[in-house]
Amino acid sequence: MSLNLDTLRLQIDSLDHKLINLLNERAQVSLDIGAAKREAKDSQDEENTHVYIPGREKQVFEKVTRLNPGPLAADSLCAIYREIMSASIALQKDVMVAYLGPIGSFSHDASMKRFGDSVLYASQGTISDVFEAVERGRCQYGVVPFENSIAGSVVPTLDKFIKSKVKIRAETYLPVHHYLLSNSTTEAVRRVYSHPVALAQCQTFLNNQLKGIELIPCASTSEAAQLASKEKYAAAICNRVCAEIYGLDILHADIEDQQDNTTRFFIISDAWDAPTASDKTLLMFTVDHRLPGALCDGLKVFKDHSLNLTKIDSRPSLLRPWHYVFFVECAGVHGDSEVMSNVVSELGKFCLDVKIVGTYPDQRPQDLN
Ligand SMILES: O=C(O)C(=O)C[C@]1(C(=O)O)C=C[C@@H](O)C=C1
Repeated sequence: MSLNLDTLRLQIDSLDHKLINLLNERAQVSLDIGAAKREAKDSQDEENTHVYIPGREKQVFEKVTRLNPGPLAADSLCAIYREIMSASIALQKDVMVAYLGPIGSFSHDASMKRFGDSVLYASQGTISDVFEAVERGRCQYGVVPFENSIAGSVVPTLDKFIKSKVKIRAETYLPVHHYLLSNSTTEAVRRVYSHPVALAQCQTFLNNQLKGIELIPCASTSEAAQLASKEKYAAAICNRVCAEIYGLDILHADIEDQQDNTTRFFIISDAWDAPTASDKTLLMFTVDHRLPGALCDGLKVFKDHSLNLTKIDSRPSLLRPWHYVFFVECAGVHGDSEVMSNVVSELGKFCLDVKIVGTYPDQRPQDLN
């Protein structure tokens, strides 16, 4: 059979026609969903007042992956659906997402991959500003880095959770590859700008290639790129996209200590969502170090309820010296469940300030499970 370009393009035209009509039919249903959510809001059904429903999006992505007969790659189809649902969100409501900027940061990347092109974004100077934008209602959602697979927890985010009322609504994992960008050569570089967590991920490279060079911590990796672009002998460790955005050359690629380097981000908001088939919950509580075995007793509560812990960390409470706030994340349980309400009340018998920080669909990539 001979392939005629004109005939094939006519086929594509006809399919596009059908696709456009189908996409608009879907968009109309989304508008109806928006109206149903507003009705639910009037009847005080808190769970249904949000436009962004992470559990439903997870279901849609799983469904399109399952139904995909090919030849489209699953990732390509999911990227298309990301934009379909982004447009769907924008039809229902103007949504503003706060992220740690300026553009080109890994937080920006994570936000775009989570919310797509059709929502509005508000760049913030610090992680604390992202929390504030959500707390004050200037943005419905915020994206904050929580932990990195090499460098560990992002301390400013943990500390903000201690003070803030915002809730975690979703999680997302971003593979992170670092680049050394500069307008200079590696030999001439005198200082390197980056976020402290990013510097911690590139220790081997820095020791081998730039030993003794001044390292300057910045509020974000993209701010580092911005600063480096204004100096003659400076470089930045940041995302590849910053090369184009800030007009810098790539000196070295993939300089992170481990190639499977991943950062987990939280999507924060004023409320979490309804249970899904597989949720995780992050709790916070304070223990008094003078009570022997207090932490052990706290952790036993989770064991007694057969809960699998996926993360544990602590920070000074700042109320009194040697009082610690513990963060414990458990899998397979939603924050509104009876199990969780029993855990909270049992912890409350010997721990202070027990609080559920958030509950969200489990988005761990398959290979991390
Ligand atoms: O199901 C909903 O609640 C919708 O608003 C629809 C929809 C979609 O387009 O499929 C859009 C946004 C949500 O985050 C999840 C799903």
